[in-house]
Amino acid sequence: MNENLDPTNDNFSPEEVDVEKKLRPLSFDDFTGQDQVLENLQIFVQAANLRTEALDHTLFHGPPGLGKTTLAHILANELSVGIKVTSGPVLDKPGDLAGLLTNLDERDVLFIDEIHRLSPIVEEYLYSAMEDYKIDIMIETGPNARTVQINLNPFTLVGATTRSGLLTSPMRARFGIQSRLQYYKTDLLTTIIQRSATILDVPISMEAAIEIAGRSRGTPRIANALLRRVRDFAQIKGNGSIDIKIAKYALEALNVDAHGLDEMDNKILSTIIDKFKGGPVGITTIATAVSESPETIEEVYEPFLIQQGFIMRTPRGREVTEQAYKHLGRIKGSVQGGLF
Ligand SMILES: Nc1ncnc2c1ncn2[C@@H]1O[C@H](COP(=O)(O)OP(=O)(O)OP(=O)(O)O)[C@@H](O)[C@H]1O
Ligand SMILES: [Mg+2]
Repeated sequence: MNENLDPTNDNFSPEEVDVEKKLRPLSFDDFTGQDQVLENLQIFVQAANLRTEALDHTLFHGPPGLGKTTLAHILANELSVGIKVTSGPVLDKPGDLAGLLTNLDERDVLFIDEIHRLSPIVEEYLYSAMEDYKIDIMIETGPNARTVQINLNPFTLVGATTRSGLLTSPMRARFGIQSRLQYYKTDLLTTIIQRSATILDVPISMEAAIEIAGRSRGTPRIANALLRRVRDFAQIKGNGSIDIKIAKYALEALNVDAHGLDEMDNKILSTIIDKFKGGPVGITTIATAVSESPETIEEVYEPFLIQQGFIMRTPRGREVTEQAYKHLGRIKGSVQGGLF
């Protein structure tokens, strides 16, 4: 798959980042899908607003591009509070965290992306902040060094992670609300594409929206990225509006897989077929064969492959389905390129 469409690729150009912002839903009403998650959040937010209390600390987990960052901002909007944004790898000293925490107004949201990547010291420091809204800070150095305790305004920590398996259990236990985001069905992605097309002011036919949606790997970020690329084709090669013909032509030219599978998805499937006769094979073995960590395979890639019916989990490991053979144009039982 084209690397600009890779959900794990952060190298968006400034123009793309701008468009991303425009397309990002700002309220619960704007947000499509994840009904169960949304219904619950709406109740918790209403209750917190009613009591004018800070919302409980909230954790969003799930694969890239499904709306975790979007929901963090929506929460702040719906609570009518401010939001400060940071991420696990950036916060490397407790001092940085202290600076952020002491600047939070009452009920504000502190959003920490990639929260599984906090250093252990920073994480520990966060515990008392989350639990009692208190932190210890060190003042002066040398022989006069001492710590003083500071009270913080009640706040909501919103954490996001694609790798919830890497969160420590004390960290996880401090989140009163935990939501897992799921891949989006084609009809929901179709709605999202239609909404985005309206914002981008490009006419799109229903059929074309469905076609793009079906190739978006269940992921709104990919759906929006494909829509923007197809729009380019429509403007240069067509008359500016997106119909099924130009959509198919563009998706073909972009080399987008019929199911929206990306390179790693396809590599996982072909590896199981070619090297392990279709399985069953253990996740660690697959991971080694494709040079990826078992956790990433399990949390980022596998859920989509299972949801789409390409892989099955069996007690003896992972097995590919008939559909995977068909997708890759292989015939079950034949050896192909597997003589390594
Ligand atoms: N439910 C939705 N409805 C409409 N658009 C959505 C929805 N979810 C996500 N998007 C769009 O997809 C883009 C990616 O979403 P977001 O940045 O929230 O994903 P994420 O889960 O934080 O991903 P990552 O794990 O890579 O940080 C957003 O810019 C937004 O425009
Ligand atoms: Mg994000």
